Amino acid sequence: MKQIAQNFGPDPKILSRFFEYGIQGIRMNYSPPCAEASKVYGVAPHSDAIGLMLLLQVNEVEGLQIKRNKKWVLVKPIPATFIINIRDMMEIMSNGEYKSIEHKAVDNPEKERLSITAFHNIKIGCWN
Ligand SMILES: O=C(O)CCC(=O)C(=O)O
Ligand SMILES: [Fe+2]
Repeated sequence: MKQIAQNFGPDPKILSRFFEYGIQGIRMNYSPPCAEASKVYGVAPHSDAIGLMLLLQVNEVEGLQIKRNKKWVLVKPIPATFIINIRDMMEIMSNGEYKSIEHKAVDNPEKERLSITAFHNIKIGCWN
């Protein structure tokens, strides 16, 4: 976060201050094999809200897609590799310099899929 803050402008402390002692969380997404995979979502299209998101496609089953130039593009899993996702608030705070990407996860007809996301938010009350 500090490295990103350095690209933000004259005072990187402004961004860092929001995230110091912020709330951290983890989400696990599990999709069993789904015969009707093309008709349902594993994770519906969305962008993530605040801060940064680290995403691990745990069992390396394809599913994550990002929207690029109005088309969905597959993000191939790379073993033991985190995807760093910029979230909406980072886009706003950087005046659009960093982009929050719309993404989704599709199910697989034959394999189960597991992803873990770790995110951190601003600290409660930092706007006071
Ligand atoms: O399962 C995935 O690859 C995406 C998960 C996701 O976007 C989320 O948890 O916010
Ligand atoms: Fe997400």
